[in-house]
Amino acid sequence: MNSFSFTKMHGCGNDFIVVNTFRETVPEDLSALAQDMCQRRFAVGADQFIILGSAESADANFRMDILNADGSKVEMCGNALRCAAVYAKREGLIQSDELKIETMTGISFATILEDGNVRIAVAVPSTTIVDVGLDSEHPLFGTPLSAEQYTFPMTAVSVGNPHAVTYVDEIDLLNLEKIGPLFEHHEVFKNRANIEFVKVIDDHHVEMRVWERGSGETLACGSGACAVAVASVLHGVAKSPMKVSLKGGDLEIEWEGRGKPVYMSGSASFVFDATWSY
Ligand SMILES: N[C@H](CCC[C@H](N)C(=O)O)C(=O)O
Repeated sequence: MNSFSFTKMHGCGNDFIVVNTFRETVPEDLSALAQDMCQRRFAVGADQFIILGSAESADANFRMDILNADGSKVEMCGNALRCAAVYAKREGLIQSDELKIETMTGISFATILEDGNVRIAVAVPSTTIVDVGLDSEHPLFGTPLSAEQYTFPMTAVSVGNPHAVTYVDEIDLLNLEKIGPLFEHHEVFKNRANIEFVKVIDDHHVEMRVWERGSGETLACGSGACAVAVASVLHGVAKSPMKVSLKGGDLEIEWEGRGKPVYMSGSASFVFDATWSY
């Protein structure tokens, strides 16, 4: 029998299985492994499966690869970036509180703050057709999108991975199990999309629920919170710095506007260390 050690972590209740391949050897079929281990109740249970290993770029401290619970690959993950930073510090992969993490989308700068929270320069956001992966002649910018009996004005934002943001008066009563998949798989999104439902609280505070591509409704999505903040600034419904309240906690997002990176600050928590045998 083979086995490897892993660590369970979460950022605002968005939970991860973290594997350190500097030390551990994992089976080759990562997609199957992610699906097995992420299953709720039958296995460890997690929203995403995170693999840390050597970076391709000499500039980065290490690389982070991400898979959703359904085994699909993810370009980037905001909450996991924060977790990877504190994990790397605990494991001695880095000595400093400033680090650079490589993902499929490039290098993200992270700073471990004095209170243990982590601030990340997530990405320079984009709303273009190409970056968001739209099968459309026009960007989605408050554009009504319909699926079955539902119509929502959607704004598509990429922060490395694709998001679609919509504003609603009431988020608590939305049936995301029904609505989420319809828009995640909407034909306009060539690579599917994460879908965010947002209620504006005041100028510097919004509340959101997220239906994540490949993972379903999660308690938080860092890249989603960044996409929401960007859409909210662009639509003029809220301003930076912005508190984004998610089911599992709050994130603080800063964005100065087009061409600038979006910054996210929030917590990163250890849950347990364990061994997976197969
Ligand atoms: N939870 C993650 C994002 C995972 C996004 C994933 N579901 C996708 O397919 O893009 C976050 O904190 O940013």
